[in-house]
Amino acid sequence: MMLPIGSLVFKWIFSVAVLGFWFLISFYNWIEYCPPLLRDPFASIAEEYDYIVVGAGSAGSVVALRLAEDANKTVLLIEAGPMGGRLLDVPAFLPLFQTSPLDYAYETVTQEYAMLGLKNHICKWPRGKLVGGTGRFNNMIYARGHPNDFAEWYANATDFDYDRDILHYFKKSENFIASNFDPKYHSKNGPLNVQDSIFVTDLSDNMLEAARYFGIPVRDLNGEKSTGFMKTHVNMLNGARYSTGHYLLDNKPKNLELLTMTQVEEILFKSNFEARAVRAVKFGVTKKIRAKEAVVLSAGTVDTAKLLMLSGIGPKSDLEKLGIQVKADLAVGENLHDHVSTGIDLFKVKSETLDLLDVTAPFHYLVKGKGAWTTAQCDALGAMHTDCFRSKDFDVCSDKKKSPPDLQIMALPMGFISDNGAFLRHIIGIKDNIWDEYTSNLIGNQTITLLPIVTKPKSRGFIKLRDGNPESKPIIDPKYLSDKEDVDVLIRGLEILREFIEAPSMRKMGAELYTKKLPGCEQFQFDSRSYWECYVRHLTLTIYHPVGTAKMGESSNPSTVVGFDFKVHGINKLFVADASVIPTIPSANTNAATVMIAEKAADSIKHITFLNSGFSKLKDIFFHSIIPHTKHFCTNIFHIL
Ligand SMILES: Cc1cc2nc3c(=O)[nH]c(=O)nc-3n(C[C@H](O)[C@H](O)[C@H](O)COP(=O)(O)OP(=O)(O)OC[C@H]3O[C@@H](n4cnc5c(N)ncnc54)[C@H](O)[C@@H]3O)c2cc1C
Repeated sequence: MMLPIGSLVFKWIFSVAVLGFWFLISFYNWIEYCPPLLRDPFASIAEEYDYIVVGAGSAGSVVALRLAEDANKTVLLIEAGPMGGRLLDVPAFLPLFQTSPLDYAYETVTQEYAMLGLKNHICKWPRGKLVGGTGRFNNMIYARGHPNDFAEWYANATDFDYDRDILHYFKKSENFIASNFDPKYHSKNGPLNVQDSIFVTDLSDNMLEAARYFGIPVRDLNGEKSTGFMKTHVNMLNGARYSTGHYLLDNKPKNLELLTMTQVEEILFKSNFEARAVRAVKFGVTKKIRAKEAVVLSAGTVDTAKLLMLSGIGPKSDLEKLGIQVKADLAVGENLHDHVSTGIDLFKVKSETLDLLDVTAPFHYLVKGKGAWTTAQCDALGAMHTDCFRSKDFDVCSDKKKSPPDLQIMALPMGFISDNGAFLRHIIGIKDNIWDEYTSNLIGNQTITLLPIVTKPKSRGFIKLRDGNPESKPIIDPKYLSDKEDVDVLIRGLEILREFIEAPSMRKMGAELYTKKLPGCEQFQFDSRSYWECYVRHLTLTIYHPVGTAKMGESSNPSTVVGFDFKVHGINKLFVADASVIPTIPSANTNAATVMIAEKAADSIKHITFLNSGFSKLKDIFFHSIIPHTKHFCTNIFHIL
């Protein structure tokens, strides 16, 4: 049942809902937001822990839990945001998070080659500031990527083994909720719940049918083969979001202390080469907390880079300009890259799409954990090598490829117009003239968004400190579409999608291309290559997957920051475990790979700490036993002589 579409009424209702939502989330966290009046906010915190993990996001929640598996070790997990309430877990409320107090609300600098249709050519970068991090307010899509994605990371390693080095950790991190699955690729008992989407529109079946029509297999892309199409896998439990942060809150052991609403401002060192402590601030009170075995940074692609640089680890010339004492001259903040896309609201359909304003949706959600509010907003997912589309045999063509697929496709049963311009257009920041002249003309129609995504972008940008103040937002320049090859993949993706809508199942939905020219591209002939290049450079979208600012690799490679053991080059006892270490982005959404990395890093950190403790014992034996005895022996000999 639809609410009246009169746009003013709609806007009013929507605005009241947004205000109500903000009020509720603030109210829910009232206690956490409230500074203690008499007590020191660090009253319950010890002076020293074995491990300190910074950031309780997708990766940090897992790293901390795994390190705390040894009951003899103490772990402190420090998170800048609050724990958050269950109201936040309604999947359909995702857009409301953005620009709320739980969002860092980062923005890129003005983009030269992309986002020309967005206000000031700036791209908004939401990042989660709460337990669960960005994994707590993402689209919940679970996609691992292709084995070749990871082989690329270890290109120079002679003994890389996908099953042992990567698949093992994907499985360890997963709790696959399905009655039937292939145990070679899936498993239960990990921290990240994975299941089939529980609410999809007709678009899902129609896209999968269209894929079959073009000879593209429909199968579990997180299984044996990673190219083809599937109904989306999502991170949910009983209809609600379920991130690694949820798992942490539900399973926190006693030896793991979670300190929320606390920002780490600096890592402190012993003799400039060994991480020894962190300086943390909560409600204006500062405390230095020591780590005996290791400090692990899991603050995400933006904040891990920022924290490293604030602590003197980063490009020497940049740090010196800001008066920061350099501890290690490393390429922190470089190699920034992200998945890009285009094509929002480009296809009209005649059949019903997602109706978030169906008045029965709250009832279905609250009573049964089902219905439109459980939507992940992505009904089907595909991945392919573009030149295998329409090949004689899709699998034979894909199997021959040495590289991962270059195109991902997401089918969304919605677009900018889904809320009649009340909210979605603002969180993307579309220019008013584009909205007025182009997009708003679609109101009253049903649209779908078929996103072509550049899985292996070539464009590279950077993150730099604005100044030495921990409160300042960093300078973010992803340089979207600065490499022409990324534009070519987007245009090829749009061509493929236009063929897709010709499939009988898509025709049945009445799918057709929206042919109005985009403002800014009027000078080009519609449907010419130059028109589409102009279109993708104007309506460029991020898929919100920035990675790479603390690149993992051999220390001999000057573009890397951490080794394959996740230790920062040249600094003892300092590790990074989050999306920032990803050297080249996988051809899939980044959360699954980030959690896999967390599992791998936790194993590595435990191992290194164990060896260090063995070394310390050897040192003890040497200094406390062998040396005194040798001294004694020498003294005796001396006396005899
Ligand atoms: C809108 C959106 C939709 C997305 N959809 C998907 C999707 O559907 N599927 C998918 O796979 N990926 C998706 N992603 C991307 C995915 O969620 C991220 O790649 C992943 O969460 C990154 O995890 P992380 O651990 O590196 O960082 P985060 O999860 O961001 O964790 C960092 C944590 O560190 C904390 N922190 C930062 N600085 C400090 C500090 N100085 N002191 C203390 N704490 C600090 C933060 O508050 C945060 O909790 C989406 C992202 C966005 C923004």
